[in-house]
Amino acid sequence: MNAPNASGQRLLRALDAVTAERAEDAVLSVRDLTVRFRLRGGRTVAAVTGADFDLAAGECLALVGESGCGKSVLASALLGLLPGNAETSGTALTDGIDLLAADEKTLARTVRGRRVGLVPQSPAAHLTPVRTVRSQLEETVRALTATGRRARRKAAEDAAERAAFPAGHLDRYPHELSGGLAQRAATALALIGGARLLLADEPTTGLDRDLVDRTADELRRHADDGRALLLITHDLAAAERIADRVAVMYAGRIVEIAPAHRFFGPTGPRHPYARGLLNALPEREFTPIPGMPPELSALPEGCAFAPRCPLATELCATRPAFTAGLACHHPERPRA
Ligand SMILES: Nc1ncnc2c1ncn2[C@@H]1O[C@H](COP(=O)(O)OP(=O)(O)OP(=O)(O)O)[C@@H](O)[C@H]1O
Repeated sequence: MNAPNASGQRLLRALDAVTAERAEDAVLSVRDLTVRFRLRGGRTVAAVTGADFDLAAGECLALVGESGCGKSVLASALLGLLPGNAETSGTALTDGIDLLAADEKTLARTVRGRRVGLVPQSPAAHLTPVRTVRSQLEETVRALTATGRRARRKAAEDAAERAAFPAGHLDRYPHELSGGLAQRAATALALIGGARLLLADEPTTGLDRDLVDRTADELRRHADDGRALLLITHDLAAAERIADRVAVMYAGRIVEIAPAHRFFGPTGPRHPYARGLLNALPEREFTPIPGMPPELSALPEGCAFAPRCPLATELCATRPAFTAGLACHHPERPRA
């Protein structure tokens, strides 16, 4: 890519200033987050590479991308829940704690549930099948706060109410709940500790469209209440409904971060992969991106999207830096 001219450099400096301002009031500030899995035989899976983003209170950032691009691994890294063969580097700061460097005791006592709440991918699997919703909520209250029995009961009921879980269903077992109510029960568990950061990992998977919309709207409400929400999803319609910004991941890297109104609006995203994702939607052009993503254990030196990219040139044999929200040598011009 040509070096930016003077006005381009001014724009980049202005964007850097905005980023710095964001970093200061960020609930989560991620820099150069990298996760490698070591496999037998010395192979390495580059699951996440160099992720950089900030997330402010009241903001929803949707992390989107095809299956296997590293979204869930990124979320697991933030919760300290990676398996033993994972190696992480970089920083992920929330409330002065580096989630990547914190030991298990700190994560268990001060992070999970208290600073970071997880809305899981599969609420039915997340809930204990042999206990009622009320008893699971009360147990979580007990684990997070040293309150007496009555206060526990009240805190559990308050969390259920915040998650729009009906009080009349609190004494039910998970198998007696619909998919939507199981999702709300799991969200109530995530809200109990008053965490400022919510990670929602594919919270709408397996739900019908109505329920997707309702679940997404409820998550948005928690952001509007002042929480920072990282929504991990392959569901672009859910992202369009509630996100303020969209981060697109490809082969373990964030390739574009854009305001949602620009991403989904007439201007559109600038990275050819992000455009391809949108154009693949049935309600748009319904044209799939040709080819397949690369193996994360055998990534090319240059841009990982180049073999599938209609705009690729020899320049793309060199990896594009992530600058001003974009990693591409040939970003598409905004549509007029
Ligand atoms: N323990 C592990 N050892 C080796 N590779 C792993 C391990 N866990 C995950 N991976 C690999 O890391 C990559 C990223 O996986 P991840 O689950 O984050 O993708 P994703 O974008 O969340 O996909 P999906 O939308 O299907 O959930 C995949 O190639 C996966 O096979």
